[in-house]
Order: sequence, then C-alpha cells, then structure tokens
Amino acid sequence: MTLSIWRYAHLTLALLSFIFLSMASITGSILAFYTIKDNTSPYCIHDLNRISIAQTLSVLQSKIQEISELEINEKSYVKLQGIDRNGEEVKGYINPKTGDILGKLQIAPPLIQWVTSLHRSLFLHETGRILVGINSFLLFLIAISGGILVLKRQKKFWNFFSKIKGITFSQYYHTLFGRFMLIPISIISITGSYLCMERFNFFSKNAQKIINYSDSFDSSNKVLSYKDIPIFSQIKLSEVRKIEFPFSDDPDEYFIVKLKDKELTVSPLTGAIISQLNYPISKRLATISLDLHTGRTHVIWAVILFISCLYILFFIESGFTITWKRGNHRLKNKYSPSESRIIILVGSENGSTFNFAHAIHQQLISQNYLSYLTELNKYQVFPKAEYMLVLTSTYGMGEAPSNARKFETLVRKNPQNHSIKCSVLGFGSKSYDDFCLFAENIDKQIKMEPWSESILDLHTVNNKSIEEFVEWIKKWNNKTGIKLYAESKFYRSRPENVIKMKIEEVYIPKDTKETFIIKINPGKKSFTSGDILAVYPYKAPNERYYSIAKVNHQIQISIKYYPSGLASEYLINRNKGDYIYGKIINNTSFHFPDKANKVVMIANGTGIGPFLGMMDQNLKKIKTYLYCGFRQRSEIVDRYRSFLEEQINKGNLERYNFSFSLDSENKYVMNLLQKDKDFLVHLLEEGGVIMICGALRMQMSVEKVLDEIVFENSLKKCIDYKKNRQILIDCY
Ligand SMILES: Cc1cc2nc3c(=O)[nH]c(=O)nc-3n(C[C@H](O)[C@H](O)[C@H](O)COP(=O)(O)O)c2cc1C
Repeated sequence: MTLSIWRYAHLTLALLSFIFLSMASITGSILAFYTIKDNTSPYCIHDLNRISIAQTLSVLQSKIQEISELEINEKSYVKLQGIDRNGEEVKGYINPKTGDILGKLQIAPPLIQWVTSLHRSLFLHETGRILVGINSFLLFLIAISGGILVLKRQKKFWNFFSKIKGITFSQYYHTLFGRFMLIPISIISITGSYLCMERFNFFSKNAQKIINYSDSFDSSNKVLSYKDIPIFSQIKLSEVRKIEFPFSDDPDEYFIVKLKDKELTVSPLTGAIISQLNYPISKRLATISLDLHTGRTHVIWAVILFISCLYILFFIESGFTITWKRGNHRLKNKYSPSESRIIILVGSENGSTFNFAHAIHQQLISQNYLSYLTELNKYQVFPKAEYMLVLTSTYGMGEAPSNARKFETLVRKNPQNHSIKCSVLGFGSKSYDDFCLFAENIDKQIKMEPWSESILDLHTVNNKSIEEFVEWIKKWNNKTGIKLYAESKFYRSRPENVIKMKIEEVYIPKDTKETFIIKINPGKKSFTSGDILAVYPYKAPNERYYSIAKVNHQIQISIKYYPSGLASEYLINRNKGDYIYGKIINNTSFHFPDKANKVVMIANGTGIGPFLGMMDQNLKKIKTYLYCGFRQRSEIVDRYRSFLEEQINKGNLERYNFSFSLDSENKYVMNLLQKDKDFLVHLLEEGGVIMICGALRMQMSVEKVLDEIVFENSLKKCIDYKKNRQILIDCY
C-alpha cells in the first residue's frame, strides 16, 4: 500500500515539473560545462590558501604604482584594478605570486548570459524566479520520494546500495543511477530553492553584528607598508572576496577587506581593525548555496553537476518509459464479464504478469473461447464463468500489487452463484523472503470459497521463468482439455524493433477464405512495396514473413489461409482496429526497379501482393506487364482484376494476363510466358527486368521456361540475368 503512495507521489511530482526540469537540466548542463571550462582556465589560481594578502601586495608594490581594488572571484581568478608605474590603467587578471598580468577582464559570452537568464528566471523576471524556486523544491521532493522508493524496494536501509532485483531494463537503470544521483540532485534542488527564497528576503538579513574598535594614532603616523599590517599577513587570499584600497593618506580613508564571512575596515596608518561587520548567516548560506549550485568553486563538483543534469534528463525519459509500460496494459475485451466462460484475473505492478495473461487470453479468443481478462481489483460476479485463472505477482512484504489490493474484500462481498474451476499462478522472485506470498494467500482464500473448485495446486513462477510458466500451461491443458501452446518459444519476449501496428481492414472473400487481404497501418515507419513484414502472433518469437505492398500509405498483404497455420489463423481472426506486433524488414533486393525501361512481373497466388503496391507506386510510368497464375476464378481474383484495371487507367500498368490451373483452360503462368516468349526475350535483351514472386515451385518452373526460351535466342541463362539484377526473385 505504502509503496504505491510513494510511487504516485513520485510520479505526480515528476508530471508536475518535467517540462521545467527538462529545460533546467539542459540549461544547467550547458552552464556546468561552461563552468568546467572556466575552472580550467590559466587565470584560475589553485593555491590561494597558501598566499597571504601581504605577500601578494608586496609583490605588486614593485610593479603597480597605485592599487585601487583587488578582487578574487569564486572561480579563483585574482582581478586587479590600478595604475602601473608608467601611469597606465591596469585592469585584468594577475598571478598573485609574481604580480604578472595574465589577461584582460572577461565577461560571459552572450549565449551563456542568455542560458543563465533562462535557467534562473525563464525570462519572466520575478515570476520566473518564483517558478524556478518552486520547481527546484519539487525536484527535491522527487529525489526524496525516489529515495524512499529505493528503500522500499530494497527493504532494509543497509540494503540501499545492494543488488537490485527482479525489474525491467528501464526500472533497473532508473533505480541504479537514482541511488548514486540522489545526493547531488538533492543538493542542486535544495540550493536552488534556497537561492530563490533568499532572493525574496525569506530570511532575516539584519543579523549583522558591528564591532567597533578604538584606534589611536597620531598625525605623525606614516602609511605602513603592507607587510607591517598584521591582519594582511594572517589572512590568505582564499578567504578574500575583495580589498578596496584607501584613496589617499587621509586618516579617514581605510582598507575595506571583504572576506567570505565578514567585512573588515583596516587602518593603513596603524594596521588596526577599525570595525568588523559579520555577515548574517543567511548571506553566508546563500554564498555556499551558489557555490554548490553552480560548481564555480571546484571543477570536480562542476563535473558532478554536469553529469547530474544529464542524469535528470535520463530519469525523466526512463521514468516515463516505466509509467508508459505500466499503463500499456489497458484491457480491451471482446466479450463482456457476464457472458464470458473463462475469466482471467491479473495482479501486476509492472506489467510482466499481464504479458503472460495476454498470451493466454489471445490464444483462447482465437480458439473462439469466450475469454475475459481483467485486473484482480475488478473482480465481480461472473454468471457464466466455467474457469477462473488468477495470475498475480507479489510486492513489498508479501503484499498485493496495486491493482489487486481490493481483491480479498471483493471476493468476500461478491460470492459467485455457481461452481467455477479455479487455479492460481503466482509470479515472484525467490530473492525475496516472501516468495509469491500474495498468490499463496489468495489461493487459500479462493479455495475456502464454497463456489470454487480448485483444479490445480498453486503454481509459482520465479523471475518470470517461461519454462515454469509452460509447466503450468501443460497442467492446465491436461485438466481442462483446452489446448494452449505448451512450448516455451511461444512465450519468449519479442525480438527488437518490433512495433505495434493497427489493422485497418481484414478482407475475407465470401466464396472462399483460401486467400484473404489484410491492411495495416504501420504508423510513422517508412517502407515500400517488396519489403517484408515479420508478424509475431500472440507476441511470440515465432515470426512469419509476408511480402508487402504499399497502397495508400498502408501495408497491404495477400495471405494464403492455412487452417492450422499459426500466423494465418491468427491474422484471419483479427478485426479492424486490433493491433498486431510486427517488424518491417527492408528488402532492397526486391524493390521496384525504377530505372528499368520495362518491367515484367510474374506471380502465382498471393505472390501478386507486393506487385499491386509496386504498380501503385509506379509514378515514373515505367512500362509494366503482369503475368499471374491462380487456381480458379474467385471473388478475390475479381478484386485484383478491378485494381489492375484502375492501374491501367492510371497508366501504371500496360497489361495483365491471368491463368487458371483448375479451370477448363487448365493453364499455368508458364503457359502465358511461353505464349509471349518473343516479347520476354526482347525485354531481357533491351535491359528490361523480370520480377518473380510466389511459390518456390512456380519459381523453378518459370526459370525453366525462361531458360528454354532465352536459350533458343541467346547464350545467356537465367542465372546470368539474376547476377546482373535483370531477374529479381522473392519466392517462398
Ligand atoms: C519492489 C519489489 C518488491 C518485490 N517483492 C516481492 C516479494 O515480496 N515476493 C516475491 O515473491 N516477489 C517480489 N518481487 C518480484 C515480483 O513479484 C516479480 O518480479 C514479478 O514477476 C513482477 O510482476 P509484475 O511485473 O507483473 O508486477 C518484488 C519486486 C519488486 C520490484
């Protein structure tokens, strides 16, 4: 329960501030990078803590006639203003040990000034600063809630940095890096918030303490040399912010020495401290905050800040990936809970248990079982249920995942009115003491219900083991007589680059479903006719390849239906609006040759599929001819025919010839080729291209015919034309 509260808090805070945080991280990383560059500049003096004010001033005395100001900035650059021995103005960075001028004063480049303003106030002045302050604080809360989530995940405080168990890629790295970045990100956010509050005078600035010392001097006193002023020998340059020098020998003129924590007024005649102004603690904290927030004082810290900014961007990305994956298991059911015979109830925090449940549900639906899939929290009375499958993970100290917390109460409140065959499958990790404890608890509870008929003992799956899951499938199949796939390979995770694609149309002819057409929207994925679509039925790793056509920016596939074929059975049972998983494979060796003078397309059956797209894409109006063999005249052949007529009207196709092997004509595509042999021979001689798509047997017969007719007229054979890419083949 508490895990979820923190998770929602973490997510809500991230949602509230992610735009700001993205901007702040990008600008922050640029500023940190600039600071790193600045901190490694030759003006930067690293051992200021070894040089006293007196040493530097004594060295400068020999070179500079009059010093008006010496300033040491946060990057440890020593800046001097004065007049040299030739009466020229000096304004630049110096080496405090030698007194040499290192270079002229610099200001930040305009881009950095622009980025700084954006980072500090979003160009919105005071309002912007308030927004920045609020979001900094939100970042702090995100870091804290994230830290608590890690603690909850690792269970014990001393396990905070131990191995992370049982989670997905994004979660693993989100947690792993989150632990290390917790401290720097907390510091960035606290200091950012503090600087905002300080800017708006949240803290008292009156806590200044002024101490006056009496100073006795007589008018005969001369200005002391720097080394004789005791405080100058005591204070190191690392302590100094600025020294303002007296304008003349006037006894009312003093050195103003501004240090990190106080300001001293020092008499040049006696060397005595005339007054001391202690800065309020809030100002000192503001300086420390600025040092920590900007990394201006230490290059290593600036590097850590730079890395932290980049990690904040990573956390935003990975955090949203985790959330998206969790939300990606929204349920779409074909049947209602009241009519369904098989009820699958899922308890899952991070979605992996849903993947197993989906695999079962989809198989049941495609075998025409009335299956209903929902979360354990949506438990209700299922009047027609025969089977109930409960798949659930365990979290925390044997607690329920968040979508299963109400289940125990709901079961008590909603007794089923007839007997249901139940079985519970627990998902967990043996690295936790309470392995699958929640599944165990609900298994006991369900078994006690009078309506439940337990058909299997509780079965557990450690670390999402597919083998252990399949063991359960086998047992369940045996008990129920229902045949779910009982091989591990069906449940392995999908290969890379597989995307979800929406089905736009499933065209099943009324006369025979031997061949059907499916249209799919691949989203933004680019492709062309002749490419291949690998389809993954039930998200299983077994893939089935189809040559695709691009028609109206959609994938169009002509599919031969095999009643027990995994993929064709799966696809014929999809509906418009369903999603399938697939991968588009670029098949350059079978793209339309748009530089050829003429193209002949030879196909049989569904091999016509990619050619339909190629002619539709024939914008250059290359003379194209189609020869295609079918078994018999049918509705789908008529559909092809009307598409081809359209293409002829558009000028994309010159002509087409069909043959029907089971008709009275009893002709094959090879017969069509024989008839047009002169045309084909000329076409090849003139550099035209022949493309062949369809069954392997047809390919072999076509090649044989081509060899015969070509051999009569030239010395070349198919193999030679294949080599110079005048014959292109995609057969299966
Ligand atoms: C924070 C956290 C706590 C977990 N606690 C337990 C536990 O107490 N017992 C257990 O058997 N498994 C535990 N697991 C492992 C999960 O139950 C296991 O990885 C499961 O397959 C996740 O399923 P899901 O992705 O559907 O949520 C825990 C995992 C995480 C990340």
